[in-house]
Amino acid sequence: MTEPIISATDLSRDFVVHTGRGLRRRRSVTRAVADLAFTIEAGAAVGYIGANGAGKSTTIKMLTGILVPTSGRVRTCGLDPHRHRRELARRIGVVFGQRSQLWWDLPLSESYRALAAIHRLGPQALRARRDTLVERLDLGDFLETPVRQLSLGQRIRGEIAAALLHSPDLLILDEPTIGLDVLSKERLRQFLLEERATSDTTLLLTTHDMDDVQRLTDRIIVVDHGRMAYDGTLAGLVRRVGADRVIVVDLEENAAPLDDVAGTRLLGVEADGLRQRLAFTPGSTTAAAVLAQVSARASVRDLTIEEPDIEDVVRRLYASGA
Ligand SMILES: Nc1ncnc2c1ncn2[C@@H]1O[C@H](COP(=O)(O)OP(=O)(O)OP(=O)(O)O)[C@@H](O)[C@H]1O
Repeated sequence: MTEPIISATDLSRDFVVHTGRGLRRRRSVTRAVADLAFTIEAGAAVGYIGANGAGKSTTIKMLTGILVPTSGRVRTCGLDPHRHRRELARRIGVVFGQRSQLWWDLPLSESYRALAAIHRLGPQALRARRDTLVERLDLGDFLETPVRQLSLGQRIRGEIAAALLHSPDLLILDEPTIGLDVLSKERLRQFLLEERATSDTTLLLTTHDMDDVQRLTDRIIVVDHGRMAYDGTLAGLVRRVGADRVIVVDLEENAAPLDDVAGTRLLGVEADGLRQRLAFTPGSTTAAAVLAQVSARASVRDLTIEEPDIEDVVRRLYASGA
């Protein structure tokens, strides 16, 4: 069996915080990550989810060798991340949505040349890989513009190309779509899906965006106060916490409130009954069954399904004390 790309055993990290001065000086210890154990196999796409302060960034910093664990063990690409940071850097790509890894005053083209030297890519290998990424991420128009002049969306695409230039085995994205508009988010997701399909890169992603989770991952790990709260599929989690999906139906003609559709709760009626919103819990009924019942009462012109948002799902999981 091949070794997992990531394996964590009893992984913990404490931070010591000092407050006050002199005699009032106090020392307290925050356990940011507590006894985490998981493995991620090559080729997987995993969402690493949790509320603010749950311990996601701390975990990623340990996986990439930026931080040393207080106790426990972590291996990334078969290496001890802190001891073999340089070697690991050649095997992984990391993007922090809110922090740039590019040279601020240089254009992307020069950053890529510098990164190629760091990763010891020859000129031909650099050109081939760079050209592919420039084309697929549509970087051509601003390749020679200093990074500080780029829009957020342009910069993030530039960062992703930088992280993938050396064709890493593992791509770690920390909130990659944060602050992007809907169109830019979608383009980025499309690119990441294509990248995975063509290169088999393992993906680990932290996000607060349900669409990222749904589109890009096939497994999620949820942490709560540094501890593992869930490891499985998103659908399994939604079923477990009973988060509602919402069906919005647009009807051909005004209809009485649809308050007797089995397995649903009527959330609201708009436009004199032309638009109605019904919530249902996946597992107790299906969208198809709801639609069949609605269609028996009124003719449906259009239908959309709103998924529960990830914050809500995580809140429910925390509240259930899992
Ligand atoms: N350098 C540090 N010194 C002291 N405490 C820290 C440090 N870094 C993180 N923490 C604490 O550790 C806990 C976990 O923080 P972490 O940044 O890993 O959470 P997160 O899940 O990434 O949150 P967010 O979604 O807000 O980025 C928090 O209580 C945080 O305050």
